[in-house]
Amino acid sequence: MDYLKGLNPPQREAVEHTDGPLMIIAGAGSGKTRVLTYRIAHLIHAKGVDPFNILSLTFTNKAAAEMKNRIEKLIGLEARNTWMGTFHSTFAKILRVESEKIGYPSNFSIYDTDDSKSLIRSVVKEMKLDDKVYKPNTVLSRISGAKNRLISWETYLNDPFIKADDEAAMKPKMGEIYKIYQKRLFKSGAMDFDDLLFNTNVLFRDHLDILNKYQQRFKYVMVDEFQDTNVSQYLITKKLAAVHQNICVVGDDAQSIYAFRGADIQNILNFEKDYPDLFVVKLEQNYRSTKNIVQAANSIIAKNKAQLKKDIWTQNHEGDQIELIKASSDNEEGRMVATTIFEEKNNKKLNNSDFAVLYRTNSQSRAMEEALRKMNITYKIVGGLSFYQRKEIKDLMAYMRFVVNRDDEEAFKRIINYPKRGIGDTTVEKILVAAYDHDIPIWEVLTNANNFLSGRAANAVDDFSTTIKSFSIEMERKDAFDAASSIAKQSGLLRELYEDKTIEGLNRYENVQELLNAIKEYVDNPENEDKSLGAFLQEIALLTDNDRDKDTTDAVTLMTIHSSKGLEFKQVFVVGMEEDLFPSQMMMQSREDLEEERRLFYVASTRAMEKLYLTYATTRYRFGRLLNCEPSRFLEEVDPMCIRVNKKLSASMAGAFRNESSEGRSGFVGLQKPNVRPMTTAKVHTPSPDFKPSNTNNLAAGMKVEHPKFGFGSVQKIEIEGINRKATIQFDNFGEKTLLLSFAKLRIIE
Ligand SMILES: Nc1ncnc2c1ncn2[C@@H]1O[C@H](COP(=O)(O)OP(=O)(O)OP(=O)(O)O)[C@@H](O)[C@H]1O
Ligand SMILES: [Mg+2]
Repeated sequence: MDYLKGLNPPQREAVEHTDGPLMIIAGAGSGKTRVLTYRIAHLIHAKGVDPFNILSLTFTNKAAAEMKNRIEKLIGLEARNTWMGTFHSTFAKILRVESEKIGYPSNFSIYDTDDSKSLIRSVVKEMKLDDKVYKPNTVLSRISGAKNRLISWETYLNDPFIKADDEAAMKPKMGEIYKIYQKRLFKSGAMDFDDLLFNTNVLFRDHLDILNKYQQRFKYVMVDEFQDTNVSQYLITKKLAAVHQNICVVGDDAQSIYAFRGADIQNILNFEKDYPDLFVVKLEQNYRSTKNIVQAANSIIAKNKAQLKKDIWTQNHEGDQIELIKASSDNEEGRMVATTIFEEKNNKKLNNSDFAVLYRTNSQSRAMEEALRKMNITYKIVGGLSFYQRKEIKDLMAYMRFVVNRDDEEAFKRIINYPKRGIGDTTVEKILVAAYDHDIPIWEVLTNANNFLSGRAANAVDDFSTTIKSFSIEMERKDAFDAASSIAKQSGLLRELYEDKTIEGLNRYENVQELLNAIKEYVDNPENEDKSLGAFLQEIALLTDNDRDKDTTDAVTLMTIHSSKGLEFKQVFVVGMEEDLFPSQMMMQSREDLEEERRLFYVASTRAMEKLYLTYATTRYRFGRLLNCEPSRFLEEVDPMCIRVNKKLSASMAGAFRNESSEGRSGFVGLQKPNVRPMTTAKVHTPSPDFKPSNTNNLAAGMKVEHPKFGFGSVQKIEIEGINRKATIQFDNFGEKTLLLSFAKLRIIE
C-alpha cells in the first residue's frame, strides 16, 4: 500500500482507524483534508468497502470536486462512485427520492435566494405590512436562522422568547410571515436552501425506515471543515451515524468563521459527549507553509482566549519573511500588488494561478481588479461577481447611463421601477410599445406620458422623468462625483440599500459607496482633464470591456477570506490591513466578534505556502471622502521576528506614482473614529489623554515608554537598525513584547 507512505504517523493512524467515531482536530495546513482523502482511498482499496457506502461532506462544491480528483489519482476510477458533495447538494439528492414521504412532489423546485425574497415580498404585501419594516432580506435571514436551528414556524409562533425578541425589534409579525411563507412554499412544491437541511431532519425524524435505509447505505460518514457546521447539519450526521458510529469529522476550531450564519463551534465540544468511544487525533505538523508563515500564524491565533491548545510546527524551510507593504491609497495598494505579482512571476517563473489576493469585504476587489487589468494580468473572482457585474453597481451605473443618454433602453428598463415607484410591468410594456409604434425615443414617450398612459401610471412616469431631468441639469453643472452622489441619493437607491441591515445588504451598500469612491478618485486625479460623468462612464466601459475572451485557466484568484477556506496558494496577499476594515468595524460589538475576526486573519495567513504579504493603505476613500487609515491592530500582533517592511516597493512606488500620492488632494478630512470600541483584553490600557506617539529614532534601552494598548513599560533592547528596527519592551501589565518600531506607536516618557 504505497499511498500510506505519503502520511506521517498520526495521519496514518487516522487513516487506518476506519471503524468507530474519530475526530481530527488540527491546525491549518496539517493535512486534515489529505487524511480524509486517503482515508476514503484506504476504505475502498484496503478494506474493500463499496464506494457507494461512503459519504463525505465538504464545505464547497469545489472542495468536493478536488477531493474526488485526488482520490482518483490514488486508486483510479472506482473513486467516482463515492458520495461526495456539500450538505445541500447531497441531501437535495436524497430528498429528490424521498420527498413524497413528507408531502412534497419528487420534482420539487429549489428556490434560490432571489426566489425566496420575491416570495417574501408578496407575502408581506398580501399581509398589508410595511415592506420598509419587513424587508425581504431581513425576514429571510431571520427565517433562515430559525431553520438552521431547526425551529419550525409552529415552534417559532409559540416560543415566548422569540416573540419577545421580535417585539423588541418592532417586528411582531415575523412568525406569521414565516408561517405563510412556509405554506406558500409547500403549496408551490418548493423548498428554499435551508429547507433542504430542515426537511432532511424532518424526514429522518418521522420516517425511521428511511433513516434506516440511509444508515445502511452510508456505512462511513466523513465531514470536512466540521467547525463550521450548524445545528441542522450536525444532527443529520449524528442520525446517519447513530447505528454504526463510523463517523469521522475533521476541523480546526481556530478556523471557525461562520458563527454569524449559525455555525456552532460547540459542535466540536459536543462531539466528545455524543460519542464516548471517540478516538481523537491531533495533527500538529504543517506541510503547507514555510517556518516564517507558520510562526506568524501561531502568533496571531495565540491572542485568542477561546481555543483548543495546539502547537503547530513545520519542517519546511525558513522561507522569506512576511512582507509588509504600505501604500498611500487603495489604488496604490492595488498597483503595488499587481506590480509585485508581475515581478515575482518573472523572477520565480510562477503562474498567475500561484497567486491569491484576499480581502475582508467584497467592495475591496474594485481597486485590485483595476490595477490587475491595467497590467494585463488575468484574474478571476471566486465565489462572487466581478465588481462591475454586481447588481447594485449595475443599477447605479444604469441611472448614470440613462442620465447621460436618455435613449438607453436597457438602462431604462433597469431603473424605471427601481427603487419601487409604482410603475408596473404593464406600464413599462406600454412605454416600450409606444416608442416602437411611433418610432420615437423612449424619452419622448416619458416626457409626454399623458398621451400614452392614463391616470396614476402617467403621474408616476411624469415624476420619474422630472427626476431624471433634474439629474441632467446637475450633471451639466457638477463634476462626476457630485452628480453621481446626488443620483445615488435622490433616486432613493442609497436609502434602499442603507435600510437593509443584513450582511448582504451591508455588502451592497459598501459596494455602492465604493463606486462613489472610485468616481471621487477619478475626479481628484489631475491626469483626468474631463471630469464629467460621461467621461467617467466611458473610462469604465473601456476598462470592463477587456473581460471578453479572457482565458481564465491561468488566473490570479481574488476572493474574500471567507471563500478561501481550505485552499492554498504559493503567494498570498492579504490586503486592506487597516483598523475598521480588518478587523471590520461592522463586526465589532464584542470580544467574541473580535476573536472571530482574528480567526479570519488566521485563515487568511495560513493559505500561503511560500510567501505572505500584508498590505495596507494610509488613506482610503470612504463615503466619498479621503480618510486617514490606521494600520490594523492585527499587524502588531504578528510576531515581529517573521515580518519585514518592503522598503524597495515603498520607495520606488512612491516615486513612480508621485502624481497620485495623497499630497495635494483636496477634501482631506481626519479619521472618523467608530463609536463602538471592542475590548481587546479585559484589562486594556487606556492611553493618557495627551498620548501622542513620539519619534522613536533615538529610542534606546532603559527608556520608559507608553503604548496605547499595553500601557507603561521599559525598553530592554533594540535590535536591527533601519526599517526593521525592533524594540523589546517589558510592560508592567502585559509582560515582554517585541515590537516593530516602524509601526508601533510609543510615547517616550523619559
Ligand atoms: N504527510 C504529508 N506529506 C506531504 N505533504 C503533505 C502531508 N500532509 C499534508 N500535506 C500537504 O500539505 C498541504 C496541506 O494539507 P491539507 O490541505 O490537507 O491541510 P488541511 O489541514 O486540510 O488545511 P486547512 O486547515 O487549511 O483546510 C497540502 O498540499 C497537502 O498535500
Ligand atoms: Mg482542509
